[in-house]
Formats: sequence, structure tokens, C-alpha cells
Amino acid sequence: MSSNNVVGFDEARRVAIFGGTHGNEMSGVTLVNLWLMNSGEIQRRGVETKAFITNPKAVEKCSRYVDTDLNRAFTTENLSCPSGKDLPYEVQRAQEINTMFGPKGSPEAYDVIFDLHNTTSNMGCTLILESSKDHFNLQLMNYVKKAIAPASCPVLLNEDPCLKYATVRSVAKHPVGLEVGPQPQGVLRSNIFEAMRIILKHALDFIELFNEGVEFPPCTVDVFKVSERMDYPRDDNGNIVAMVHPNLQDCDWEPLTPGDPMFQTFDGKTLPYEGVGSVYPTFINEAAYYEKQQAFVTTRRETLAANAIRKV
Ligand SMILES: CC(=O)N[C@@H](CC(=O)O)C(=O)O
Ligand SMILES: [Zn+2]
Repeated sequence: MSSNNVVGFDEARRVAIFGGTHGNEMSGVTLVNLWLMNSGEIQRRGVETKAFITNPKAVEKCSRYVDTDLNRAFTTENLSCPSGKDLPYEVQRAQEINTMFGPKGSPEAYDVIFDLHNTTSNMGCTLILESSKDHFNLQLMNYVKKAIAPASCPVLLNEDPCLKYATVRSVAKHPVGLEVGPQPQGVLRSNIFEAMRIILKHALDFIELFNEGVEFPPCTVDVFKVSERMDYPRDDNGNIVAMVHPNLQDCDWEPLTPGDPMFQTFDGKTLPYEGVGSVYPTFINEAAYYEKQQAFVTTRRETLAANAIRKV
């Protein structure tokens, strides 16, 4: 009856799991290295899953990147410019990855790419969605959320063209970011490692079921949509003059209402949030974002509707 509204997708036969996009985010680096040695855990009937270290030089140095952030490098300019040894390492790497797993935006591209990240902020397990119109990914994320309940797994929607960036995973037809924290850079924490592993297990189970022909009924997915990047307060020389306020630190996904403490200056003054309406901050005090002039991002809650899906 409702089958008129079922959206058909091709089988997701080619799937990749990326780790080491940032070389100091150890859960993804370690899981992918494990799966490169023994891929039994990530294989499913009717799916070919490839584990892959995207930035081996950064992993070697245990740094976020060597020349430039690989997870910002997948722009059309970078991917189409003439290749050469004089290009920044990550731009060369982006071109190689685009050839292996893309080309980005083409029918030959991989079906699904999971890209594994860690954050120093207290975000828990977060799935990152790049398009509210990707009904395959909405269904996948709904499945994962249900599968891990009562544990929670918020979905961060990053689709505003002014705020989004050219990610490694954007090479795939269905890009899925997985961000798990808190975990310091260069450190492995068992709870974070296991949480990431379990999310991937369920996501791969979903793909297996989908490829077997299971129809997933319409559903809704609550998401947190990125709305604004918040910088630290700075002096005229650009130096930071305040820290994340203790009341905000570690309170990712909790409402921040006008008047609530946001920053604390070095001489102890509280600077309140002065925006309009409640927002849900996340990536609070992420170490890698100091260089990006970002103390946290604000998000707003939305409920997205996903159509029924089935393989064609
Ligand atoms: C802490 C960190 O690296 N976060 C990721 C988020 C993402 O994958 O979209 C990044 O900024 O690239
Ligand atoms: Zn990262």
C-alpha cells in the first residue's frame, strides 16, 4: 500500500571503513589496523568491506596532519588540480583516495564510507550526517540508534554550505562520520574504543539486512543541526582571553539558554551566552579546533522524516 513511497537504492556492495584521517585519533587508527590484519569482524554477506588508513604519514607521527587537514581537502579544486610532488601531502593523498574510492559524485564511487574520529570533548558516540535528504543514511542512523538503546547516539547534521567542509568520506555516495569521545589526542581509552566498535557492528548489520532485501519502513530521526561556530573571546592581538566556563565544560548536547555561563576570563569573570533561544552546544573545547578558532559549535534540534527504503 505504502510501497509507492518506498525509495529504491542500489545494494551497498562496496563499503569502506577509514581510520587515521587524523593521525592522533587512536580508536579509529587501532580498529582499522586490527581489521587490516583480520577482517572477519567487518565482513557481512553480500558486502565487501575494506578497512583503510587514510593518512599514514600523520599516523606515523601521531599528529592530526602533516601539511594540511585531510578532512578539509576534498574540494573540487584539490581533486581536479594537476597532481605533483610539490602539492601538500594531504592534497596528494586526497587525489589518491578519490581515485581509489570515488571519483566523488560519480556512479563508480563507493556506496558507504565510515570515517572514524575521536574528540576530546564529551560528545559520547555521535554519527555525522552530511545531507538531510540522504534517506539511506537516515535509515542507517535510525537503525543504529535503536540497536544501541538505551545508550544514546546523537546525530549531528552538518549540511549548511557555509559551515560544512570537504571531508574524506564525502567521496562516497553515503558518507557516515563517527565521532566518539571524550578521548585525549594520542590516547586509547577502552570504553571509547569499544563504543566505536559496537556502532560499526550495528551499522554493518544494517547494510547486510538492506542487501538481503529487507524493507525499512518510514521513520523519523532526531538530529542536531549545526547552526553556528563559536570562537573564544580574544584580545586585539588575537590571543584567547577566556576559557570554556566550568558550567559548560563537558555539557555537550545539553541546552544552553541566553544568560547561561559560556566563558570564564582569566580574572574570573563569567561571560554569558547572548544568542537567541536555546541551542545545544557540542564539540565543546575540542583540542583540534583551537587552530580553527572554534570553542564549540551550536546546534538546533530538528526531526527529519525518512522514507521507506528497499534495494532496487
Ligand atoms: C575532532 C575532529 O576531527 N572532528 C572531525 C569531525 C568530522 O569528521 O566532521 C573534523 O573536524 O574533521
Ligand atoms: Zn578527527
